[in-house]
Amino acid sequence: MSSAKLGSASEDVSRRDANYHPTVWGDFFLTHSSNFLENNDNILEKHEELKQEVRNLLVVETSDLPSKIQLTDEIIRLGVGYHFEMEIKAQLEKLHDHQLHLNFDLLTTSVWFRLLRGHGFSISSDVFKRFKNTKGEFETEDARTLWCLYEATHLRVDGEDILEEAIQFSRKRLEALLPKLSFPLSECVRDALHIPYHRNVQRLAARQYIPQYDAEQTKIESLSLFAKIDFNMLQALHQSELREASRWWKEFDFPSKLPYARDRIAEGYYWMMGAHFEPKFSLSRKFLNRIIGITSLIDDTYDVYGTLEEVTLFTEAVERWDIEAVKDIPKYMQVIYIGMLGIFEDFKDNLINARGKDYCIDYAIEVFKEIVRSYQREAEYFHTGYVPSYDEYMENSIISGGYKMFIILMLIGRGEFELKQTLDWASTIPEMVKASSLIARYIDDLQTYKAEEERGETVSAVRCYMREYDVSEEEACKKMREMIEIEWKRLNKTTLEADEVSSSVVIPSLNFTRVLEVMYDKGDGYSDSQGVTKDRIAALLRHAIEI
Ligand SMILES: CC(C)=CCC/C(C)=C/CC/C(C)=C/COP(=O)(O)OP(=O)(O)O
Repeated sequence: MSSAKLGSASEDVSRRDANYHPTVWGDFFLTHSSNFLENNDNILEKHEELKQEVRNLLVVETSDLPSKIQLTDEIIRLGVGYHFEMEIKAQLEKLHDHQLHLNFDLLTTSVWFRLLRGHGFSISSDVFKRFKNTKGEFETEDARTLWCLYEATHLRVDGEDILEEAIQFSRKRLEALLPKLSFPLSECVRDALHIPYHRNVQRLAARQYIPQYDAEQTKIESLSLFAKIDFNMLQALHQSELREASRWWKEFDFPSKLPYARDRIAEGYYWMMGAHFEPKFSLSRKFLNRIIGITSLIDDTYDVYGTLEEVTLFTEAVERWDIEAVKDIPKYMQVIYIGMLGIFEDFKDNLINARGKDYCIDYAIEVFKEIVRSYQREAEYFHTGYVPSYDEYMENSIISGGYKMFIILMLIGRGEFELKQTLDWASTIPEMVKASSLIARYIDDLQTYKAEEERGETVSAVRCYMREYDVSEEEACKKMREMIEIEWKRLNKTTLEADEVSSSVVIPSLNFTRVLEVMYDKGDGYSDSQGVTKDRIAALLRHAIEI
């Protein structure tokens, strides 16, 4: 505990301090801009020419289906699939013939299965049955085949025992083979064992795969070059978005006005770019980047700095949603309140009304109010010493985890759907949204409960589970990890069963879950962004790929 003094916050109150490190980026993204386009003459023409070449390769009729499957997968993994959405869909429809696989080997079957399931086509895992020997076991020593099989298993749903066996088998064999492999396969396998493709953030997966593909003897030159150029062009757009967000952050001067809070505008941008990277979602990313920034400030105010009286005043002001309410909250919080109202005003004018979907703003505001209520509840647990049951804790923390809110805001931001029904459906926290929210909460709590305990909090999924089921800390953590796997299978199942109303929720639910997997893979990479998070942000947003 420290006795920090801030603005007109009561000076004799003992306050906590999470000791978050300052931004690792300083003003870097305020000014940084790529000169890729300026330094490469005729690059736009080259990009267009290569795009056409890749499109031709993709659509050309061939009887060599394994090569076509491989090519389609490579285009997607290299991060350029968004240019060919229609063509890829048409290819996958042709490939969605249940008898087709009978002549494929295990490698092609695995890629085919992952591609189709990954795009919502129904394919039975029975297609793997014929690769078992008479003893009922898988047998292959080919590392590339094992890698593809391992990647495919991550699309499994509950009850698919054959894929449970396949994952154990392929992981064990790959771990044993890894030291003997050479680049690039060694890196593909290492990356997959760390974070499988299905659970990885697409931009990051593309950034990892581009140099690996480039080193393959079988690469298609034009595809490899197209992927590199496209990555750098997209990076320039992402940098300009982050520059704009950094200016907004700086203008409000949040870091010096709220020194107790995490100064993480670049990390927030990385989070939102991980969820949707395509140029057409630029406005949505800008909006969501500001939302994550302000949410993070509010979370730290409730979790760390504010007194119960102060945060209660803030919650009441959020319920009123009126600039007049700013006089009724402590001075140091006013910048957050003003920033928050401003984001929604901007969003309403530029994104919602411009599309003629005025009704969306009410959903956006309601879901934001809901997360603040859940933060209030957590502050009450802490300040009153109340210990909720496991179920009560989870009910609230599904909301405080933020994924219901971000999924709904991303749906609005993407603006692709016509149906008000989709927002109503997502608002009820259906299984798809719940699975994503639960994975987020389990992963977050597993990585942060110890740090939170050091600043006096005793309520987390791990502790509530231990208390409720009278198990050790180790057992509770093991249980959380098992539940993450269960919820991934549920997420896969619900996304496969998506219908007209729920299909637009698939990408937000999957992609946000993927960001969590990556952001928290080696600890809390958001709060402590000095290590691998910094490297990943640099790879995606700072360094261009060499052509
Ligand atoms: C589950 C999860 C991390 C969701 C992230 C989406 C979200 C609301 C991001 C805003 C920044 C933030 C509060 C990160 C988590 O911090 P924290 O670990 O202090 O969050 P907590 O107070 O909810 O545990």
